[in-house]
Amino acid sequence: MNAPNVRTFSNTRELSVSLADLTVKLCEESIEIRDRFTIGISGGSLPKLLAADLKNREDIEWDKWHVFFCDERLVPLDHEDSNYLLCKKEFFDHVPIPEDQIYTIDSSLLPQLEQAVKKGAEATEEASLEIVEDYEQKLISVFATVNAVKFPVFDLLLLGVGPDGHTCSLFPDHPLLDLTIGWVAYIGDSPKPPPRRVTFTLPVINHAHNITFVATGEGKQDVLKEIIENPECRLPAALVQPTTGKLYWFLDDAAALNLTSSKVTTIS
Ligand SMILES: O=C1O[C@H](COP(=O)(O)O)[C@@H](O)[C@H](O)[C@H]1O
Repeated sequence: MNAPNVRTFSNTRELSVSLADLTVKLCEESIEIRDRFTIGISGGSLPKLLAADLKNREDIEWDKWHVFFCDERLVPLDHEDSNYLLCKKEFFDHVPIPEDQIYTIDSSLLPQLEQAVKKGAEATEEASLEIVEDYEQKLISVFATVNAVKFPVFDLLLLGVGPDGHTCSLFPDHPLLDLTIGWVAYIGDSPKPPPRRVTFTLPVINHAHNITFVATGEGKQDVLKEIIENPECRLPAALVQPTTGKLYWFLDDAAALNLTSSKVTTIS
C-alpha cells in the first residue's frame, strides 16, 4: 500500500483554504474532461469545513456541479438531523448550484417508512427499498449515460470519519460492510442517531476518481492512528481504498497528533 497522502494544518481555517484549493482543482479538471463535476458530500463536521472558504471563491462553474449525499439520515429535509439541511445552510445557500442538480432523498416516502417500521421487518424492507431505489435512480440519471459501468464514478467524494471509525453511514462490524453489489443501502439500526439512514456502499465509494477524508479535533486521534497506520484495520474508514482513484486525508494538528510522521506523507 502507498503511504497515504495526509495533509495536516495548524488550524481549521488553513485546512478549509487547502480543501477549497483541491476541490477547485479537481472541479476544473473534471469539467475539462467530462464537462461536469460530480461530487458526493457527507454530513457532520464536513459541510462547514468545506464551505468556509469555497463559498467565497470566484470563477467556479457552479452550473456544472452535480451534488449527491454520501449518506443521508431518513428525516424530513427541513429536520435538524438532515445532512441536506446542514449542507444547505453552510454551502448551498451561498453558491449558485442549480437546485435540480442537488439530489436529495425523496422525503415524501418517509411517512410510509415510519408506518412500515411499526408493522414489522417485511414492510420495513419494502418501504426502505423504495427510498433506496429512488436515490439509485437519481444516480443512474446522472451516471448511466456517461459511464456504462457497474458503479457510478464520482469526481470527488468528501468523507468524514467518526471517533468509532464509521464513515458515511457504514458502521463498525455492520453487515452493510460486506455488500459487493448495490449503490445505495438502507440502515435501520445506526448506532449513532438517528437510526434510519441511507448510505453509499463501499464499492461506490471505492470507484471514485478522488476521495478526501476530512477530520479534526483530538477526539479522532486514536482512531485515525489505527485507520491510517494499521494495515490490518477493518474499521469502515479503513476499508475505503480506491480501486484506481486517489485518496487524501485533510487533518488538523489535533486530529493528527498520534500519527507517526515516517508512515505518512505529510504536506503541511
Ligand atoms: O453521522 C454522520 O457522521 C459522520 C462523521 O461526522 P463528524 O461530525 O464526526 O465529522 C459523517 O461523515 C456522516 O455523513 C454523518 O451522517
